[in-house]
Amino acid sequence: MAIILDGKALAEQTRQRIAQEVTTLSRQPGLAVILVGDDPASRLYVSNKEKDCAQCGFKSFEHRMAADTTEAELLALIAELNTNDDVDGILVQLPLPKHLNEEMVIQSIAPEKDVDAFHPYNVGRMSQGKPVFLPCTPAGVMAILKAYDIDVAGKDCVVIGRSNIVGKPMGMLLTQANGTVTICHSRTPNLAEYTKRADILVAAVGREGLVRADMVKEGAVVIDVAMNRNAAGKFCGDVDFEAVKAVASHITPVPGGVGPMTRALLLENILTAAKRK
Ligand SMILES: NC(=O)C1=CN([C@@H]2O[C@H](COP(=O)(O)OP(=O)(O)OC[C@H]3O[C@@H](n4cnc5c(N)ncnc54)[C@H](OP(=O)(O)O)[C@@H]3O)[C@@H](O)[C@H]2O)C=CC1
Ligand SMILES: Nc1nc(=O)c2c([nH]1)NC[C@@H]1CN(c3ccc(C(=O)N[C@@H](CCC(=O)O)C(=O)O)cc3)C=[N+]21
Ligand SMILES: [Mg+2]
Repeated sequence: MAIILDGKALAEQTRQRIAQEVTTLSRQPGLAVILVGDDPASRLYVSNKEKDCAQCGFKSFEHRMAADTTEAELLALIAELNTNDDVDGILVQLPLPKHLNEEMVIQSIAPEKDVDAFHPYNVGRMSQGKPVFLPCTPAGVMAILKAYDIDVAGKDCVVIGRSNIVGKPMGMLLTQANGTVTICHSRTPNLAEYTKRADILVAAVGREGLVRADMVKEGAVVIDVAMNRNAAGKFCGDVDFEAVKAVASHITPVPGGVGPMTRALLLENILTAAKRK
């Protein structure tokens, strides 16, 4: 049976360490979260982030905007937050309503306050191996691997998914850790051919049941990034957890795996931003 990688416990340890460090600072770090519209999943994520901030001694400023907010209104708020000295980090909850241009909005965030690391400046820095902020979800995965002494160097790593916020930067960080990386996506024929050779398999698609036990090598480390809702309305990942845990050496649960670490890495980035000021 696989070892369950406990992201929830690791995130709690991380928050306690950050809360401790915050007491040594001369001012309170601050996060501004912008939520446009009222998607229930986004609301849940935002309220969790606020609890995390409170535990760490950070200020949090929530900006809720109507679903029909114009791009000009959103950009005006970001411009104000960019120059607001109480705000160290700015997070615009994604996805945005369709009429708003995500790329434009992300580019308008001051790179030194871009704690998601989505701005092209921060993406570029990370790609060159000189990150200012690390992308939260992929860096959260790397933190889990490190905490459990799972060495990436020389390993065959397969990432399923190539989004700008998860799959692509995940591949980059695994490459920088000296893994040999394959990135699969919706146009990959015979996905199982790739997944079966992986020593470290990361699933980041958003499709329940995508990764079955017969697609996983005996003893592989399986990381499930996805957050899907199953028929019962419960969170589940892309991996058939019950079957795959009999094959894998290590596996992340959903919930309780990568999600909490994404939030922990966000807190790390806010602390970094505050200390740089
Ligand atoms: N735990 C956490 O902290 C976080 C979890 N998530 C979750 O992770 C998942 C992925 O998020 P995100 O990257 O934003 O999603 P996107 O929808 O942006 O990307 C999904 C990727 O999966 C690929 N894909 C789709 N179908 C298949 C398939 N059948 N076989 C192989 N690849 C496929 C797509 O390929 P193509 O490029 O060809 O379209 C795409 O690259 C979601 O469930 C999301 O909710 C996201 C962020 C943080
Ligand atoms: N600008 C922006 N940055 C993001 O980082 C971002 C985003 N937009 N949009 C949505 C996705 C998704 N995401 C998650 C964060 C935490 C959990 C998380 O904490 N999950 C818990 C469960 C949550 C609960 O049950 O309360 C778990 O897996 O155990 C999940 C998903 C961040 N995202
Ligand atoms: Mg997306």
